[in-house]
Amino acid sequence: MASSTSVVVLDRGNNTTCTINLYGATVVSWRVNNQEQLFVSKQAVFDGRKPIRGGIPVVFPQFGPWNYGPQHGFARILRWKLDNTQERLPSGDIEARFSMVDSEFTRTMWNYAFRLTYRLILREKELHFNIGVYNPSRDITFSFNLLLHTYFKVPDVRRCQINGLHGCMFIDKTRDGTIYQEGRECVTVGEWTDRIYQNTPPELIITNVVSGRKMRIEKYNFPDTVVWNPWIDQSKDIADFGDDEFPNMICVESGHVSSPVVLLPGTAFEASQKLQVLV
Ligand SMILES: O=P(O)(O)OC[C@H]1O[C@@H](O)[C@H](O)[C@@H](O)[C@@H]1O
Repeated sequence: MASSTSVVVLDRGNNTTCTINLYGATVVSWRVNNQEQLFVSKQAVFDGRKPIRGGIPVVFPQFGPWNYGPQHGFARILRWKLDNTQERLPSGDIEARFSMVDSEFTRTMWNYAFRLTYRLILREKELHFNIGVYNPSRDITFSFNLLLHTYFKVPDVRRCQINGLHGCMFIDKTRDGTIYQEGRECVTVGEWTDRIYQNTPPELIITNVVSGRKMRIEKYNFPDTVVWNPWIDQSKDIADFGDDEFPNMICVESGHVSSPVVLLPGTAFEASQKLQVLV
């Protein structure tokens, strides 16, 4: 099991850093000029017994409850390997690469050989993510969900607007999975919200994140965007989340979850996300 000391810190200078816990390859901090951009609960558990509540856990190979293993799969509860010590690119940006392959343990839940690769690049005001899934089998096809469960830190979620979701269909998990179409130009959150927006555009913008700034999300091969905030009542049922923390986070998660990715033998799937603090 990973402990809290199993962290990798990318340092770009100017107090711009990114910290990754090898447990789940969870990004647990992203500071831009010393300002934290990600929410991590005060009650988050770092002893390897639970997924880390906050930051950016990786959801794979299942999104949501699962008959064969834990909710949101196993990638967020296993230790990943650091493939290179961090490298400074000619641009001054810092790159790190992580990976995970199948094990006896993953095969008890999901009996496939696989290789996950995760590449992070820390830029001046951006964090880039590239994630790959490879199927090394000669003859077996598998299917999976993949999602970056990003918790943004915000001063007050009620003042955030998400731009870009107008007209998208969404599955409302707070209403037994009923499907609706988003009619609002800007999506706001003022109650328990748990929605899978489908076929969302490659760019979304969240307003009023840290310091009243805007956060731009650019994504590739992630057709879905999950928007989640547990609000008052649901927060009480989450042991590793404070009752008073819901105003300070918004999850806007890029993923491939409303339909599975089907991966043929010997092929790979790649998806990416870029987060950018707009100034
Ligand atoms: O408590 P977990 O397993 O980290 O999940 C948190 C939330 O994650 C979201 O992505 C799901 O849409 C929600 O349904 C879920 O409650």
